[in-house]
Amino acid sequence: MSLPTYTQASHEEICQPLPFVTLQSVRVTISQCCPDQRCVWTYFSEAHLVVVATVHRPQQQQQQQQPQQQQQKERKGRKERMDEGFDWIARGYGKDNVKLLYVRREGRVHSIKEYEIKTELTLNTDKDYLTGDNSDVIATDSQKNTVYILAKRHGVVSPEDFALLLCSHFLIKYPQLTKAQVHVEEYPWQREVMDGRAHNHSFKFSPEYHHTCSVSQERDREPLVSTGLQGLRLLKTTQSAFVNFVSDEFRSLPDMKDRIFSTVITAAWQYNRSTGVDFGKIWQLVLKTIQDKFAGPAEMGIFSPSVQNTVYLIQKSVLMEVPEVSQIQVSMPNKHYYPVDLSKFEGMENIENNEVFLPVDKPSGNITGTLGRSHIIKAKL
Ligand SMILES: O=c1[nH]c(=O)c2[nH]c(=O)[nH]c2[nH]1
Repeated sequence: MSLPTYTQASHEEICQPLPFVTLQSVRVTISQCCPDQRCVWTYFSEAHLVVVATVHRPQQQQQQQQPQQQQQKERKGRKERMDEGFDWIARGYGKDNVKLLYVRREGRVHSIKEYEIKTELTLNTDKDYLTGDNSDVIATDSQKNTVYILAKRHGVVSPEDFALLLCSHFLIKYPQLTKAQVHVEEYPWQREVMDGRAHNHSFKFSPEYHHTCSVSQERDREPLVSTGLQGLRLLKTTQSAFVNFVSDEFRSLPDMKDRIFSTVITAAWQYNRSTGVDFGKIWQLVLKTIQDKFAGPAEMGIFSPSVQNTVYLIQKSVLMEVPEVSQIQVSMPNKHYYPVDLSKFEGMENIENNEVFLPVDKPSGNITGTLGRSHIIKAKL
């Protein structure tokens, strides 16, 4: 089978003789590859596979010898450093804030994705740091160029799919890498609606909240994908209380049976796999869960006895509804709105005030938690 490098083709067209390559698990190693073992596949989308490299076996054998020599050098270098009294805790280098707008044009209907991307690579050598030998360094400028070239070649579907594509590309193309990490911040563009109709090519910036994602992949390991939702500011005027907390000489806050509840939510969750996951759909589901557990039904809302309880209800619901999520962190600063004390003003001594509030930006409470699945946590103990 003769395959060009960097070809986009359908599963049926190229991998017909490989029954084990399914669209659910298409990240295959060289040994699992086509019968002549010449190509490496990576996941692109539900409908497509992408050849990210064409590898000939002799090259592969050469590459296997290289790491052994390299490892010996590494060990020697490490021993020298240890003798000097220090060692690396972490190292890596890459490009920050790589800005990308991708326009998908399907006839007259266009879609956009705007991202700010950070790449970080870790080499199996530290000779660049120690001696200034750059021979294994993939310049941060080349990392930036890779973002644009892969976007053009393979398109951009979601932050997670694009970050996974970049990580696997870096690891397959450069054998000197031990780890690739990609972080993506999505700009929140929404399609314009004109007279009730979705516009073909006009968008409005909706900065209420945004999507983030990080993929970290070590050589010969599954990529670790985590996704985030940031900046969702919410406020409700009732159905929130905070009572029966510790009462001692440090307490000045009264019991509040009916208070304003406002927060700026950050959520971050990790996936237990990286293929066959509809990342966009899950992101929308987490957003809806947060809104449901904070606001509740339109007429009556949902009662919150504390921010802590609301954090937990959101996390529990996501873990129950999305089996692909292994753990979720939610942070909810408590943006305080205190009733202004009007009783000191003449004639207002006995007037109840549940209308005029002082928004207090700082300090704010900070309530956070990470909830995981107990069988995984137990297994790690
Ligand atoms: O929901 C709350 N949890 C707290 O722990 C706390 N502490 C506080 O002063 N107000 C609140 N509200």
